[in-house]
Amino acid sequence: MKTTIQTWTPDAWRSLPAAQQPVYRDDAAVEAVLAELRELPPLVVPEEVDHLHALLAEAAEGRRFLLQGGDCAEAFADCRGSIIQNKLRVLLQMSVLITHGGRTGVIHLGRIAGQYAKPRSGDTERIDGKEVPVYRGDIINGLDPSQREPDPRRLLEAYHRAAATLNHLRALVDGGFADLHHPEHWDLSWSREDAGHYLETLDQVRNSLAFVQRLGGLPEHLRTGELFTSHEALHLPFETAMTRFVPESGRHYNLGAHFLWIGERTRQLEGAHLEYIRGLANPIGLKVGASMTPESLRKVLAKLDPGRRPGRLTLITRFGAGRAEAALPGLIEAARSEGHPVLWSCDPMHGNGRTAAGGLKTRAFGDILQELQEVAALHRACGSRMGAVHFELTGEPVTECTGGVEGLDEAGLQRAYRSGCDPRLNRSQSLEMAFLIAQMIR
Ligand SMILES: O=C[C@H](O)[C@H](O)COP(=O)(O)O
Ligand SMILES: C=C(OP(=O)(O)O)C(=O)O
Ligand SMILES: [Mn+2]
Repeated sequence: MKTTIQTWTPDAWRSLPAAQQPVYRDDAAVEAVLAELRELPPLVVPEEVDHLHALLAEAAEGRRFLLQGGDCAEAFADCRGSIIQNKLRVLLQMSVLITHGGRTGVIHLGRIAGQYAKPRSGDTERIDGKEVPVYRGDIINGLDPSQREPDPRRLLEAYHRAAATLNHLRALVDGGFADLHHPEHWDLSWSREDAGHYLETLDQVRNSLAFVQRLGGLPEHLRTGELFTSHEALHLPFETAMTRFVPESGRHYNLGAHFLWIGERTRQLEGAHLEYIRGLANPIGLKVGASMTPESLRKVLAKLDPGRRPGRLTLITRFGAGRAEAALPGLIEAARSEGHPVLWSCDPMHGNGRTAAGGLKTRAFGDILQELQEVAALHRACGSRMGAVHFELTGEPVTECTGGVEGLDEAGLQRAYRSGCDPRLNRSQSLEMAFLIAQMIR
């Protein structure tokens, strides 16, 4: 069944094939939970969503830069003050570095307060000689092999953990946590020889932050307060329950987050996910991998951005190092010739996965950097702009990606590998990456 934007309803997707959905044993239990979710207060309000939309429009027009980042799979157990603070801090520090070096205002968009559902390559995996269902994110099942049965009670838990996370983020931002000039906030374990260049820049950043603080506060474009939330709109019954009609605008908003995106594995043109997201008033994102052709991108753009509105759609490319050149120029040309003012983002994580000798999933800092550099250069060559980046990262000192000034190698991955899904940049790798991005986009 085809619906037009006039006939779109939050449930219209139900008649279409939906990839990557959990199968629950007890449908009545799922229904009861969804009914409860529909009555709970929204996590964000339409005014904030519209404000983000306006900022993203400025980014699409080349006047701001979008920094999106957070866990691959947010864990319920990580809904803790220190972990949330560290994640916010690293995002804001990256933002300060990008603002300082790249001379551009930065929009902060966390993969946070709801990034709980994961698409997977397979349905099962082998653990200790036994085949078990894969982990699909805390909103569906548990990482422990004994908890792999999808449990509808997790949908409510996800709502409450997202609410608690967002509540803490809001308090941190309102309470002046964004005051980043204190030296202890910038303490890194890098040694001077390894990282003289970065440490010098850090000193400069610290000094200029302290200077403007003395003059009476940061100018608007440098203000580090605002943080928006985002997650992958994967679990469609949950997302539908968080979708609310807003009479003032006559539109439907997903008020579980400010920004939602559709992943590489669920972006089928006639599939349920695109049907669901196309009707939302939120700014939205779409992951775009090497299998996307200019022809299919045209059709996707017609569906997701019929109004050709700046800020509406962020295309998040994720090709892998060495693979953007074959794919990206044709996609840029397709969007341009159809008149869609998309914001181009680079996710240099998801095309660069590899398995380390010990079996852990990892990504190399050098590959991540290479893809960013290639994508930035290709945009420049095509008269376009990489106006955003998308990272899987954490503020914790994890050992999940190799490389960076600390020189983490594959043998060191075991030391503090915590991710339940994909490997994240740790704090020092994230800050180093931000330095390099600032140079790249200056
Ligand atoms: O986060 C992205 C995907 O869920 C992840 O890359 C899939 O990983 P898998 O190939 O191990 O299923
Ligand atoms: C699943 C993800 O990415 P992609 O859809 O690009 O594979 C993700 O961002 O975690
Ligand atoms: Mn991931």
